[in-house]
Amino acid sequence: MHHFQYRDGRLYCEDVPVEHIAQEVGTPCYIYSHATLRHHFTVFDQAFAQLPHLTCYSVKANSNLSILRLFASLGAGVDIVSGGELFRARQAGIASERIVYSGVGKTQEEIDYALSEDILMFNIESSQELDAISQRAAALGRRARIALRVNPDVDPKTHPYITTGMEKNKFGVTMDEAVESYSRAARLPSVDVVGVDCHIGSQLTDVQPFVDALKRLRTLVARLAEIGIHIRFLDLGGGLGITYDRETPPHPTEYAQAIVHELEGLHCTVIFEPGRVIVGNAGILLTKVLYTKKTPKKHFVIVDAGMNDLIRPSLYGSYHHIQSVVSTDRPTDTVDVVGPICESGDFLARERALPQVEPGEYLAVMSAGAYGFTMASNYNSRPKAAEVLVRGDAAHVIRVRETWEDLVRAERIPEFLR
Ligand SMILES: Cc1ncc(COP(=O)(O)O)c(C=O)c1O
Ligand SMILES: N[C@@H](CCCC[NH3+])C(=O)O
Repeated sequence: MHHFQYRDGRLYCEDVPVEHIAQEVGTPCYIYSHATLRHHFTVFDQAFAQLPHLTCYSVKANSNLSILRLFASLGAGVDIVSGGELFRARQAGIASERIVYSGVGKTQEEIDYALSEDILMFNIESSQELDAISQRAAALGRRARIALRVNPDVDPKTHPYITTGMEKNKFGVTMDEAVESYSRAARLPSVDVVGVDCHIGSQLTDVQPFVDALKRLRTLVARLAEIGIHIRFLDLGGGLGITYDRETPPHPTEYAQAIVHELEGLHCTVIFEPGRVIVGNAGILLTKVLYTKKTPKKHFVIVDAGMNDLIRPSLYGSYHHIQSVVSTDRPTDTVDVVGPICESGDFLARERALPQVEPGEYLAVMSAGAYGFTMASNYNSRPKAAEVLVRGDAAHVIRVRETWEDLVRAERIPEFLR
């Protein structure tokens, strides 16, 4: 669903021209559509209505509290990977019994915090982590509900940095190790074995790897039943892709159709951990052109958003469509859209055909709602962008852009340097 559209030659988010937001809060600035967020969550969740399931939105994709609050109001659970994400989820009103906790490096403090919140399930990624969680649960007089995250060794055919379910990846325990680890877990007094979990990668554009992973998980669930371990939750992780450019990822209903008969006869609640598919196309990054310059080899458009605001192009070579906020029939140039950061890898687009732009004009970097702001940093001591949530004709500022003074205060710069 498109809530970012041109009307009378201006790009709108719902009923607000995005240029107005830029003028109000400055740039760079992330803009999210409330209607798109709601729609995407609902469509995903409804796609699995025929199954007992729980949609645990993956907080790492976008952890903005207002967005988490919206998902909480829609009955979402969440997938978290740190104490910080647990805090944000609880602040936003996500019920503890809808929280699953993944990640290979949970610290003792984080484990204690999650135990004290009595979350639904720890997705355990190693044998040593199982011991650590069991010991902390015993020490605190609690019981930890757990799943083992298994690594099904399927190739999700996505960018190598974001595959997670192949043998060479650091995630999960191998299928061979799994049965032994489960029987050990089942004997630990402070642990309740309730689930089997996997997550094979992100930005998948084909359902087959999901189906392959599910088949392997099913075999494991059956083997566990034979040794008296009965699984209540089957967590299939996240990973469904979106269209950034020309990709044609499966719709959630296609994903549902592909897996539903694989789940027949299995008496489990299925957990999904979608991130990108819910928020990715619900947000844009607005940036202002600062300068343009031509060199013998290149034509650069220098904008005020950099890799510290949106790292995906630099880190993965990801494509994000870039368009002017005012529709134009100016001729196009082939340009590199670059930021102010002192790295040659600081670009938002390379060799991109773009209608000519002038300093002071605004560009919209599309599909920036997932892994945009959450991966932003203060690199080069740059302030972080503002975030604005649009609902109908109202643009709510949900995070004011940091100022240089904020950074100075946070750094507590000594007197003599001021
Ligand atoms: C364990 C886990 N669950 C869920 C997700 C969300 O993935 P996506 O945003 O691709 O849906 C990730 C990130 O890839 C993850 O690592
Ligand atoms: N950060 C990645 C996705 C990684 C997902 C985390 N497991 C991206 O922007 O595409």
